[in-house]
Amino acid sequence: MAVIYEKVALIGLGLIASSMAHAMRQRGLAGQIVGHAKSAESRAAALELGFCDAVFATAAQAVAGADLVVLAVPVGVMAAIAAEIGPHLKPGATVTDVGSVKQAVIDMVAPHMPAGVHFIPGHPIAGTEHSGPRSGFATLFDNRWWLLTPEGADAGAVARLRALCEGMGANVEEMDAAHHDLVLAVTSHTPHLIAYTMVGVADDLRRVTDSEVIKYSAAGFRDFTRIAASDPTMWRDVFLTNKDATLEILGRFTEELFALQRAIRKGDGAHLHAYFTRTRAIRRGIIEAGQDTDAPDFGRGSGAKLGPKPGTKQGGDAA
Ligand SMILES: NC(=O)c1ccc[n+]([C@@H]2O[C@H](COP(=O)([O-])OP(=O)(O)OC[C@H]3O[C@@H](n4cnc5c(N)ncnc54)[C@H](O)[C@@H]3O)[C@@H](O)[C@H]2O)c1
Ligand SMILES: O=C(O)C(=O)C[C@]1(C(=O)O)C=C[C@@H](O)C=C1
Repeated sequence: MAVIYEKVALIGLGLIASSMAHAMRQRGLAGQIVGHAKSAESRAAALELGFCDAVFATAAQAVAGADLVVLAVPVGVMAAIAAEIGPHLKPGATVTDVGSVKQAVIDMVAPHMPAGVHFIPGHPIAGTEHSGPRSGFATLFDNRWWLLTPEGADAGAVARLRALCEGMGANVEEMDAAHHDLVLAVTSHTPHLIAYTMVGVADDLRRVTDSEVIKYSAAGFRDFTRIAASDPTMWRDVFLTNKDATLEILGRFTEELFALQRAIRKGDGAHLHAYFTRTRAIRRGIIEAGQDTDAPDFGRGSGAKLGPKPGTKQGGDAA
């Protein structure tokens, strides 16, 4: 493939940034890739693994002369990074981010973007429970969605960023930020909170049953533990910045849960059966539509979730 951006600067060198770098390298999409991470260990890992050509101790140094800047840090750090890099951005450069929440990132970053710089927020709907520079792999974005919330950005700059995301294997969709945050509250944020809660409940119980909960856990609960192993900083920031949408979905979830609880208490089998029939049809609809994200060719099969992906390094979790 042809080079889309001559110089790309990655701010944050964790799972998403390192995966982008591997994908861009493998598919020849970037001329030069430079990076910045807070920790010297992460910067050293990026050089050792070869996914960055150069690393810098400050974000301001890293963005100098870059045609594309990718903010790949926890959402809560975006404002400080944007304030730091704003004065150092090349005129005409594109700045994007990969944050899991969009409206809060726009509010934090946009005020710091100088005129002539194209800010195009984005979010790859792809990830794992691992973090850090050693956790990335080139196929992370294959056949996954990459949502952009350009809202009035220059059409040419958006087309170029779209080409990069597609070059990395993703399917690109544009939507507005508020809609994004509501959809992701349903499909990603609230499910993570539920997984965290369920694992917490089991952990409390484990003390009573002396490790039986883990010993006899089946696939469903193991998937919960995988999700609940995700980075605490990232998820703290997601819930603090997508507060309204998450609380809205959590409220609806609680109402449904109470209805099911009541049906169990009253022995209302018809209610339970009708409910489970409806949810089963939804799952089958997802599979028929070819959107089963458990499918192995999406790079995160259910077996692979429990251990390292074949051919990938999973040593991660450094800052
Ligand atoms: N992990 C996922 O599944 C996933 C999926 C899609 C999007 N995202 C989003 O992508 C972003 C990055 O997530 P990740 O999974 O790559 O995280 P990660 O923990 O693997 O990497 C985060 C990186 O940010 C750096 N960092 C943290 N604070 C910093 C600071 N103050 N200054 C400079 N660097 C700093 C860390 O050193 C690390 O290199 C987050 O905003 C997250 O919401 C994550
Ligand atoms: O597979 C996982 O580990 C994920 O949870 C990835 C996941 C998701 O919820 O789908 C998590 C957060 C993101 O912002 C995007 C993707």
